[in-house]
Amino acid sequence: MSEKTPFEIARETLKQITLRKLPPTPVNYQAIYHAVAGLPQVELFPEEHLRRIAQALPARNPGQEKQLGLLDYAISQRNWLGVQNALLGYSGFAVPSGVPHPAAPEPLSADAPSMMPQVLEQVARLIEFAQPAFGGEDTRFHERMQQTLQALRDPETSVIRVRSLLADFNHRLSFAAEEQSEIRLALFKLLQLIIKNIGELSPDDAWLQGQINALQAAAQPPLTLRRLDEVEHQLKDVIFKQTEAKGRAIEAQESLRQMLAAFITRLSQVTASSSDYQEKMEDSLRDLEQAKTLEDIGPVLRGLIRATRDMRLETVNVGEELQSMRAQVQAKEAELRKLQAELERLSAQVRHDGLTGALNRQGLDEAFVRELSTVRRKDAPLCVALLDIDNFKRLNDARGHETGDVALQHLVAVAKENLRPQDTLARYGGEEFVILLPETGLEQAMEVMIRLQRELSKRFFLARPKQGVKTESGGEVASADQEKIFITFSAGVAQLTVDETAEQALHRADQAMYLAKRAGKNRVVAA
Ligand SMILES: Nc1nc2c(ncn2[C@@H]2O[C@H](COP(=O)(O)OP(=O)(O)OP(=O)(O)O)[C@@H](O)[C@H]2O)c(=O)[nH]1
Repeated sequence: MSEKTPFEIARETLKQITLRKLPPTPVNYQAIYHAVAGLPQVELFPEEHLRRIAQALPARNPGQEKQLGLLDYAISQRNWLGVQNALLGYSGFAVPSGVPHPAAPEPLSADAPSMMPQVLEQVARLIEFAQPAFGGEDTRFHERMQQTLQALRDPETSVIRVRSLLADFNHRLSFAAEEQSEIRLALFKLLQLIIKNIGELSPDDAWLQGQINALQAAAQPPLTLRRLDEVEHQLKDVIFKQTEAKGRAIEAQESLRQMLAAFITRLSQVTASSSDYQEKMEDSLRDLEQAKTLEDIGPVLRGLIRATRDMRLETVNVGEELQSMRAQVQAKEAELRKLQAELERLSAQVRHDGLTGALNRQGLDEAFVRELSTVRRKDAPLCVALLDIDNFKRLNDARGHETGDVALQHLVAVAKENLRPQDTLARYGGEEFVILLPETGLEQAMEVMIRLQRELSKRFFLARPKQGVKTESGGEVASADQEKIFITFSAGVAQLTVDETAEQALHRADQAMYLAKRAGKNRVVAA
């Protein structure tokens, strides 16, 4: 195993991809990553298996011959969609180009019945091989895939049924494949962006952190186009602004450095001239001691007076110069402080809350705009829920702030497990969270929130009581000094009306949440 850190492995991987001029596809990224990390290679595209299948297929007519050629080419290109199309074309089903449709397939050739079971088995195996390439997010697609596999392997299934299932599956597959290729494209763009900017990232942790956090958030499954798009958008923004601000900071630092260098030179000049002066004084003293007449003293005195005047002039000049330098240094320092503050502000633009990993306020604003425009375009409902943890202050006081933080993370973890990938979870304030539920009516949204409450009432986390404080929670004792903590929340849910703004809906949800608190907490109220 490599002793490199994950960050070093990722950086080396990106470097290798660039050096070897490989297309930065997920397949290449994974292969290089595994090689750099010293991990065993995982085969993403079962080329060998597919080749064996292709070789086993007979070419009984020119059409099949052509399709087998296409299949061969698609395998060499590692192109799933090409493989699917060639195979379906081969088995006698029309392969639509562009937008697919379950068109009526051409009749099977006369010898179809005899070769049907083998071909169907090959198709079934191909579908199975292809399965991992389509991820597990689309449950309906997977259900349909299982149904098709079952039918392909059932000798009782009629040809008509197989045809119709395959045509339907083909239709769905083309969408799934298209989505996968879009995901890959988005990943590719994201990688490009990182590669381009990685050299410019500051080693300063605060800068780097925001970007790495966003990437980590994006790398969490399920990988959706929406999430990737979000991260790409934000990273571009932050990187652009940081690079700009950083450029200015470097300039300011450079001029500060130059001024300090000039200052030191000047200081050594002063030291040198004062030691010259010192030497002249000593020489004059020696000459004075040896002087025997007034004539001998005259030149010594004149030399002394000249040296003293030069020294005074030098001191005045240096004093003035140093004063102006000090003013310049102070101005530069102020500029640097301003730039630093700006950089910190820009780092904070990453749209995830550092403690819980949920979206932060800014992330929520952007998600709201996006969801609103999507549901309005689709004429679908959108619900917003605002939830607030009950008695959070008491928990903080009894267990300490750190336990309060763990409670916030616990809530987010449970919520994420229970919400759909298309739902948005954001930390709205201290212990307040907002959930956006697209394509969900009020009744359903209420059910989602109540289900989340039930789930929380079953799940606990462990905490120690704060020393010297008698705890108020009714938790059970789990070990000598740890207790099980359960949290509850009160929530308000509002469904957006046709002409309502996000703020107005949030306000209604907030008022409903307030009513839930007033009515005794641990409940959900519809706005
Ligand atoms: N641990 C922790 N506490 C926080 C954080 N943000 C805010 N808080 C605390 O959350 C508490 C909120 O208290 P209140 O607004 O009185 O709400 P509450 O105690 O939950 O009361 P109810 O809402 O009426 O149930 C305050 O004590 C804040 O200091 C955080 O990030 N971590």
